[in-house]
Amino acid sequence: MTTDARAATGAPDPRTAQPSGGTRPVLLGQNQYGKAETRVVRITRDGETHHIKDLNVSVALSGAMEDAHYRGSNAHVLPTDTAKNTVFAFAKEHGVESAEQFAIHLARHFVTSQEAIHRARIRVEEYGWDRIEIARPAEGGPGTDGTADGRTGTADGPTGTADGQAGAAGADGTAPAPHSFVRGGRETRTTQVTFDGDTWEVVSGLRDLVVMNSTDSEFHGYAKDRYTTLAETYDRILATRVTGCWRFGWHGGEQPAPAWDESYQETRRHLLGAFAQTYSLSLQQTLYRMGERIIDHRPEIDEVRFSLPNRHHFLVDLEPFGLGNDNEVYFAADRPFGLIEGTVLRAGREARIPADLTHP
Ligand SMILES: O=c1[nH]c(=O)c2[nH]c(=O)[nH]c2[nH]1
Repeated sequence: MTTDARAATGAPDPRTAQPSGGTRPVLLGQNQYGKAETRVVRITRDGETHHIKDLNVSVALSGAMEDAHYRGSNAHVLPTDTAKNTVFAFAKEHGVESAEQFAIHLARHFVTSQEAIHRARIRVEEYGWDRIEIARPAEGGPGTDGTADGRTGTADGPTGTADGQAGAAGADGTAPAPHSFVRGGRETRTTQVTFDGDTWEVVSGLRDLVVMNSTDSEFHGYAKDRYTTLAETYDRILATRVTGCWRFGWHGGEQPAPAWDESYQETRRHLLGAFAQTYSLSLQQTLYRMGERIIDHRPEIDEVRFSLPNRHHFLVDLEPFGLGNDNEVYFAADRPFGLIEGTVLRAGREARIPADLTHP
């Protein structure tokens, strides 16, 4: 409605109406806004060889937003559309060295360039791509120009970023394709960076890392009541889909930032190592050992939190078919599932990872 039309009807002008907080006991509480899930793919071209970073970036900004909510004044509101554009522009201008570094650039930009924005929280999910292995062309044949330059390397793991150099032949006569990729395992690397103008907090992690031990797992000696029917077991499958977050001790200032990619790969390695090497009496115990191994080996990390669904595998009764089942055939139930969650902390540090962060 135009201003004149509104005046004619006597309707209040929303631009000058008083905030309800002025007359009623109603106040604005915590609020934030931004653009969620900007999908950005950054390709870096090194001749024929391309490198891919595939990110899902969510920006949440907060600060002096009372007028926006009470009065509809947008003077302090940097549009969410601008936040999206900034993600794309920064991918171009700064590249994507690591998920953490990219999030740090963005958080710093919003807090330092907009007076009204006092805090920025950037969440990044990174999807891995592996190079497709292709038959290596015959020596001197078509297609060897430029790419077969003798550099070695492979895509750097399931959530890696296809950063291996293409061109080196495997023993089976294949070589990583220079610019053809297949989505890595279903696991996703995650990070959340928060900056309030002074202090940084970085919580990185992963989700959907599916792991299984086909033995070395027992579960017995548990509390029982009249509804307990579970049979005690001394040999079972232990399988879970790991969602984990770890908080860095780094808060900015003079402290040098951790080497983000190396830290991620090593943390993931320790997590998997602890899962594989723990003789498990419960998933709770395995969770603790995974966190403990990370805290023991990665001094840059102060706190780890896991959410571990227990993917129950039940032995199938094959007796109706006249068959035995010596821990060979299982029914993999998808629901309901036990859900084991917990935080493992460096002594003397505060637990700060919110319980719901492992449930994005
Ligand atoms: O590792 C386990 N922890 C539990 O708490 C639990 N509860 C259950 O029924 N099975 C299991 N397994």
